[in-house]
Amino acid sequence: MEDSERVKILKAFDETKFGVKGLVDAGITKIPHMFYHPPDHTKKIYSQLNILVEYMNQVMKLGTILLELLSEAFGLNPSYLIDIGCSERLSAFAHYYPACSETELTLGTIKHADVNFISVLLQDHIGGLQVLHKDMWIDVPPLSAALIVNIGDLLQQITNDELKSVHHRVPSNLVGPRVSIASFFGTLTTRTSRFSCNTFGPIEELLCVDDSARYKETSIQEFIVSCITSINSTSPRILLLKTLQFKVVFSFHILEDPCARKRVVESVRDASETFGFFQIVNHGIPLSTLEKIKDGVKSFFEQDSEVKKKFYTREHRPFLYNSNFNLYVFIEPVSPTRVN
Ligand SMILES: O=C(O)CCC(=O)C(=O)O
Ligand SMILES: [Fe+2]
Repeated sequence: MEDSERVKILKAFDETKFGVKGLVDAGITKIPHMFYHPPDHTKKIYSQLNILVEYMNQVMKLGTILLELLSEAFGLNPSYLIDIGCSERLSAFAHYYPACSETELTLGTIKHADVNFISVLLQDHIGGLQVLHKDMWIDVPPLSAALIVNIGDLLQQITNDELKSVHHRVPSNLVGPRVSIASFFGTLTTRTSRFSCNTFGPIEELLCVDDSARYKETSIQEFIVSCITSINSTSPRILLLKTLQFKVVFSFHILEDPCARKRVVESVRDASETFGFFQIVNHGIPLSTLEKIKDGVKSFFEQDSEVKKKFYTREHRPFLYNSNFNLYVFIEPVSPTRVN
């Protein structure tokens, strides 16, 4: 009922001077519309948010281990990447891709590389993520209970191109809806950041006479600005579409064993150098948590638009809802801070 309509009815009721008792005496058996209390949808949203927070806490633990393994992969102290701020900030995007009947006209997510250190991505059983490898778009097959780890532009920069950030995209699909949750590890861009004065350039320990720094030192703000200034090129670099069943399978239980850990570190480095991404299973996040978060995201998007509207904004908020983050600009993050 419109608010103005409701006020009119309430007024008429008030003017009868009978009160609620008068209505009961008149024999009403149902609560009149004018007394309906709007349902509290925010409760549902907060329970969906709690699920997200629970998931992100677990992703934070996983990311910490991955950053340790990646530090070790370069012979650095295991806490090196964490100590320079790579896990200071964990943010997440939950995506909902409706089924699309005109797949040739649009993309779900355009080609991009993530502007951060690493991302942990959960895609549902529908799949659809593709990564660019040697000018070929490769399907990343949905593996039940697996998480995908992407190397981001900042990790490419600080490893002086030893690791490659991976370009990826999600074509639109006849089948849907598809949901995915991408969690990004980075540093805060605010002044409250412990690392706000830090700049990120190639790690000195990784440089040698034959390999000088390919990037200049940049603050996190400069890095982000430079990444969003280049316009997405539409030139198709796609030669072939093929599927590559590529995964690093490891169990965190075995990381206690130094030999097994060394093998895992080697395969993480190998995958990160060659492909810029890998899938992991046995990552320690229970299947039930993965199912809960996918269901939570789906039910968030599928609830009433009026409820979601309250969270719709393009401003920075701890929790917000909107359409494509790049709705107005087609961006293609590159690494423009390169010096050569
Ligand atoms: O939905 C996906 O699988 C990819 C999402 C993504 O690449 C991103 O959020 O950066
Ligand atoms: Fe991405």
